Amino acid sequence: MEKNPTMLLVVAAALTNEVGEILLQKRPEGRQMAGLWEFPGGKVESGESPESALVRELKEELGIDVDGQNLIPLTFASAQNGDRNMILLLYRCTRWQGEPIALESPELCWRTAANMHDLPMPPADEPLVRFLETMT
Ligand SMILES: Nc1nc2c([nH]c(=O)n2[C@@H]2O[C@H](COP(=O)(O)OP(=O)(O)OP(=O)(O)O)[C@@H](O)[C@H]2O)c(=O)[nH]1
Repeated sequence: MEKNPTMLLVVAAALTNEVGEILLQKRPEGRQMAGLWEFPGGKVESGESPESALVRELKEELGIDVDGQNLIPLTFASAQNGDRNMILLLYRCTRWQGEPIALESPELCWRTAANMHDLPMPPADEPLVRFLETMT
């Protein structure tokens, strides 16, 4: 990242249950893109691998324990985020320990990809949802 300080790396998870629904969380008030529904995750911090960042974010946001080996790379999005170029890496995860709880978000919901279109989501997520739809 040092060679390109304008690049923002974000990781997110498509946590998928037994019936193929994916967990989304609402962004809290007072934050950028408040009220939009997103895949749990966040920014990769300095010195972190993408997978360890996502394991950390899932613990912080949902209280679940995920083994990095159970994060399967799915697809990515490339979009402008403020004045930075964002790359968002999306992983599939079907195995975790604990029940997801909204620790940092006002609300969680489970949706199939086909049923995400009626939820307001960040623009960067649109191609991710379309990709997920092709997998169901
Ligand atoms: N987690 C997540 N972030 C997304 C998605 N789509 C998308 O554009 N983003 C953007 O990616 C960035 C993620 O940063 P964040 O604010 O959630 O990161 P963070 O948890 O590390 O928070 P912090 O910066 O307050 O420490 C935000 O600008 C967010 O709007 C998504 O589906 N999931």
